[in-house]
Amino acid sequence: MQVYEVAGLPEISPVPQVLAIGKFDGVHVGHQAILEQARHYLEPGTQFAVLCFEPHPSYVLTGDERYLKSLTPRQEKVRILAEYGVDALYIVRFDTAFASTEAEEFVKSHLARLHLKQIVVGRDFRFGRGGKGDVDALRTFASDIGIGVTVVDAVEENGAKVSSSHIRHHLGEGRVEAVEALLGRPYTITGTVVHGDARGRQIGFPTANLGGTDEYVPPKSGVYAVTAEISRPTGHEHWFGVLNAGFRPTVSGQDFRIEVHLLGFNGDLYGETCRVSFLRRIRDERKFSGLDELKQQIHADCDTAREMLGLPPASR
Ligand SMILES: Cc1cc2nc3c(=O)[nH]c(=O)nc-3n(C[C@H](O)[C@H](O)[C@H](O)COP(=O)(O)O)c2cc1C
Ligand SMILES: Nc1ncnc2c1ncn2[C@@H]1O[C@H](COP(=O)(O)OP(=O)(O)O)[C@@H](O)[C@H]1O
Repeated sequence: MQVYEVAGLPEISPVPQVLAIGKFDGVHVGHQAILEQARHYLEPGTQFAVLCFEPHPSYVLTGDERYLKSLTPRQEKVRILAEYGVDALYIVRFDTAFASTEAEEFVKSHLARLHLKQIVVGRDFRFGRGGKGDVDALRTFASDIGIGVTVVDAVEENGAKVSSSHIRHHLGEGRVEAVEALLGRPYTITGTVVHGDARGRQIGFPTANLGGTDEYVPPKSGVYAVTAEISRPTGHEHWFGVLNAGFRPTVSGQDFRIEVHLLGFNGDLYGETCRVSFLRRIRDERKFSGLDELKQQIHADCDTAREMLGLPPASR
């Protein structure tokens, strides 16, 4: 997949394209419905393209810092869209200048350069200065330049429209199974294994600390059963694990950390890429009286995780 960062007008595309437009924060089941519709319009010789915006428009327009964090920061979005068979990702720089582009100008000056056969958007898509353009305006302006528009209805789950903000809310409550249902896959965070305080080995539970994860919406503090994919130059490995997300009150931790103990693994992971997928929530994070009590609890967490994941009990 080609990734194009667009500041101002995009490059003229020599290749005809079918384009899905949206924020795609999370690439959730609603976004997936848009991608599936777009796929129907592909013909030999046409490209499958997605156009999204960075930073999150809500951050730029409201200053709400929660939108500095994403369910799918760029690397995650790129990986997932590539898995969907997307050929080209246009990441439009959403700054105050871009936000003042009139709706008609966005279609007739910007989108017109992309050699589009069809545009596919969700029903609530808004665009142009002040969010004035809606799907009807998009249809009108696009038809003026000979482009068809397909509007996809919102996907509902339990009677409610699937939305990124709903998924963010579930994550903040630790409801990772609900998140999985709305994403159509478990919530994943990818990081690089960095050094911690080397206390894990001391208590018999080494934990790989994930660095470079600040752009992700954090899950509620607590302990989770996860799978982990370790990417090494030699290939990928998959492990089950127990993960702690939080401030580690027992050891008076100062910063929010995400750390994972891989069940049955022994070896060096520093500097490796580790992607964790949140499958079940085990419990809240607690302040224990000391490391012995914490160690006992982590033993119990490993047993709980094995049970939740359908693994045989550990042999001790
Ligand atoms: C499964 C698991 C559960 C944990 N639960 C807690 C907890 O409830 N409270 C806490 O203070 N720390 C908890 N921790 C974090 C430990 O305090 C931390 O892993 C330990 O201090 C080692 O840190 P280090 O990697 O910096 O050496 C947990 C860690 C794991 C792996
Ligand atoms: N089963 C395991 N799960 C996670 N990390 C492990 C495991 N076995 C060995 N390690 C290694 O040990 C490191 C964690 O040990 P730990 O004592 O917690 O140190 P740190 O505080 O630097 O994280 C990991 O980064 C990894 O390289």
